[in-house]
Amino acid sequence: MAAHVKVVARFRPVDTEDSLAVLVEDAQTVRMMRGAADLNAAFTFDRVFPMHAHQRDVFEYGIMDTVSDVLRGYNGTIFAYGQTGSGKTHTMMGPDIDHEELRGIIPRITEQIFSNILASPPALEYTVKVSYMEIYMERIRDLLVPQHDNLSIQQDTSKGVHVKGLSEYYVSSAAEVFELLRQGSTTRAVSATRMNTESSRSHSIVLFTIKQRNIETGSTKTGNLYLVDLAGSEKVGKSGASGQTLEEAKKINKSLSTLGMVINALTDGRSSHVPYRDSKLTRILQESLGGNSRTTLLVNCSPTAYNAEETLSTLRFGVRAKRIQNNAHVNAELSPMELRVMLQKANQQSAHYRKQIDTLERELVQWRAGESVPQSAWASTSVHASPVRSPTRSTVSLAETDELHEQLAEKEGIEQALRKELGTARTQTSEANERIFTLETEIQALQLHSDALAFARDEAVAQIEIVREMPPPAAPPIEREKGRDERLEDMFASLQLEHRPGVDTILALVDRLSLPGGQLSPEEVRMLRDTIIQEQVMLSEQIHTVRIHAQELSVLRLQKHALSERIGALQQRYDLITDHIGALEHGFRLGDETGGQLASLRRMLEEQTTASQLNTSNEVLHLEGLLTTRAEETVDLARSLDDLRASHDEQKQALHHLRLAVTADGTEAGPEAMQRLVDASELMEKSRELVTVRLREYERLKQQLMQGLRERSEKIVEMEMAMEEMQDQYKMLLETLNLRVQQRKMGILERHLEQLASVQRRLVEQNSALKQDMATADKRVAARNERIQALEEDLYATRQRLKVREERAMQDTENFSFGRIAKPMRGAGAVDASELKPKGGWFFSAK
Ligand SMILES: Nc1ncnc2c1ncn2[C@@H]1O[C@H](COP(=O)(O)OP(=O)(O)OP(=O)(O)O)[C@@H](O)[C@H]1O
Repeated sequence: MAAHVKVVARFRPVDTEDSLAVLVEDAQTVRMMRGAADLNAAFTFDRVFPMHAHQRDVFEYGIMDTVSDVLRGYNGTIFAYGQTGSGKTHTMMGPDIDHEELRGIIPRITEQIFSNILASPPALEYTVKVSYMEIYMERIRDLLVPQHDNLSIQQDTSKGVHVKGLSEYYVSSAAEVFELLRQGSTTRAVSATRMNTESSRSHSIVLFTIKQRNIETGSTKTGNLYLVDLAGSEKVGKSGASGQTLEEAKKINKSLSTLGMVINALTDGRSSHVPYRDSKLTRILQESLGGNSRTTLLVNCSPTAYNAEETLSTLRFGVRAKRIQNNAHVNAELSPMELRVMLQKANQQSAHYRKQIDTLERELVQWRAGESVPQSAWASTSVHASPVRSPTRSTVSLAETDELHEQLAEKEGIEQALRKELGTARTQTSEANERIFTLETEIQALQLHSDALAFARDEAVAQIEIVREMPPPAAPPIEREKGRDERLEDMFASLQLEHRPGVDTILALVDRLSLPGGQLSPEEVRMLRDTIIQEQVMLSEQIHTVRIHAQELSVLRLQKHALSERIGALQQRYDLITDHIGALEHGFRLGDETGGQLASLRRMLEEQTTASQLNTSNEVLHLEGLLTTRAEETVDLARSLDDLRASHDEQKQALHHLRLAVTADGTEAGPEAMQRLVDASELMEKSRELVTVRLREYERLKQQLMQGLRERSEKIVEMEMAMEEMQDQYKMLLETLNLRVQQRKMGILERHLEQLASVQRRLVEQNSALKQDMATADKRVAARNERIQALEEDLYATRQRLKVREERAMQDTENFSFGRIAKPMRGAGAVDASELKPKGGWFFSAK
């Protein structure tokens, strides 16, 4: 319901009307007549009360409707504005509450509230609360609990703008209200000034909070009524204030000037910002000025010319305030059914909140203790609650509902603070856990690298040891050739025949016998005989040698067989090496270059092996042929030896005949002797020829045998050297392979070392970053701990203050025999309000 602020002007009476500066032209118009610059200025208000207007008239016109509205659930505000001594307190409170005519608005309002309640339908149940405060030097003081001398203003969804901690007293009669007002009036700050020794220099505010509940429908309505007696609005110089009182006046003027600025902002149509927050007064009256309230402004003025300027200012203030448009509406609450449903929800949510708060507190204790709570065990921070504040019973009273509202609001505040703090702790811990996890992962990777490098290092050391323990490399080819020649020389030296002089001697002697008249002396015959014996011995030796050669042939066959087996073993080993190279190629994933080298090495090995196999096969074939040839030659040699042996026998027989023909002394020379000699000579001739033939044949065979032996020896030596060379090549190949593998491993080791160094650098950098983060986290934790400690100290201090306040409240309760317990009142129907008038006039008599 949109409505302008109702403005009522009232002029206080004066002793003499000679110096009046204003003229009340009619019930709504007043004109300045003298004493001010703006003469003849007319001001129109909703109502203008002249000097001798009655208190009842002022109340009935300007106030009564507002009280009715508040009882119907609207907010209402009535405030008196004017210079000191202009009659604000007279109008608001009145000089005598017992006096039917003199009592002011507040007593009349009080009586009307209760009379209206009693006259209301019985289905309506009311509770009335009263608060009383003053704003002095921009400090809010609870006049009913004087210890509450610096209260703060807060705003929330349930109570709107309100003074936190302001005491509220449940009242059920006008007398109780008057008793509270009297209690508050004793604590008001009063400072004497030249203009009015009883002037109040503070803003006093009486607050009625009236709640109406229809017990049949369950609907509730709440109306707040602010009754404000402002401090004097006169100029500082005129009030005569100085020193400390000057500061007071400035602060008083600050609230009033802010009030003027608020009204200007609300009425000039240009301002986008209304400075409600610039003073405590305007902050409290925020809803009264341009908000949800039905507001009446009483401008109190002095009609004298002496106060003309202040009067003119006051009237202008009233004119501006009149343009303020409020938008009042009934503060209705939910029906019982809705409330019941919400109460059940609230109960469930309350239980849930309690449980969740306990969980959060337990988790917070763990976080504070530096412990880590796994994310799966985190308490849920989701909020599903709606602001419902009601008790559990279906027939709940308004007072109980209010208390539950407050409890839930307080719990919500605690829970929100806990949630916020817990969220911060969780975030910080999650960040720290992520950093720790990252570092642990890198440390594990580094550990794996380190293990791999340690393994490679051990393997390299083992390879080095193997290489170190290897036999020295084979002799160079020149030395091998030299050894080959020496071995051949030795072999020929061992096979050198030394019977050549003997044969030559025999041949020479036989040649002499074959000459005509050739004869041999006994010495020559003896030498021939000895030579033949030596030759026989040598023949025996040659036969033995042939046998030895036969044995050697057997040995050669065995060697051939062993060589074949060795070739097979080498082939197997080559296959193993090939497989090993393949595994290395696969394991190390060699590059093209290394793969090419290994392929080349493999080809070389294969070629060498193939050539060696071919040579060996050829050699075996050649040896087999040689063996056959040698066997044949051996047979021929044996045959020659048999012939030689037969020739030798013949020679022996001829020598015997010759020995018979030649006597020892040379005297036997008869025909018979000569015939034997001729026979012997013939026999010798034949023997000589046979020996010559055999010797030549023997020589040929011997030459062939020597040649064969030489060739065989050469082959054997070459085979041995080939074998050794193959062994050397095999060793070199192994060395080469080991060297390749070692080089490959060294390369891998170097790469691993580079990676390790890189990772170590990163680790060092991350370690330093982690240290910085840890330092920052420590600072945060320290700051958080300090904050927690401060909060705990604040909580402790708050509890102590609460305890003190409760004690004081208990004292105050003891002082007031009422106020802390809701006293629901019900209407009695059409009751004559006149019957409910208070009987006593104690208020102002006590003052
Ligand atoms: N309408 C009136 N009829 C009779 N006396 C009045 C009227 N208005 C004011 N007075 C008297 O004038 C004197 C000053 O009035 P009052 O204390 O109400 O002024 P005030 O504006 O409240 O001053 P302050 O700002 O200091 O509180 C009082 O003695 C009061 O009785």
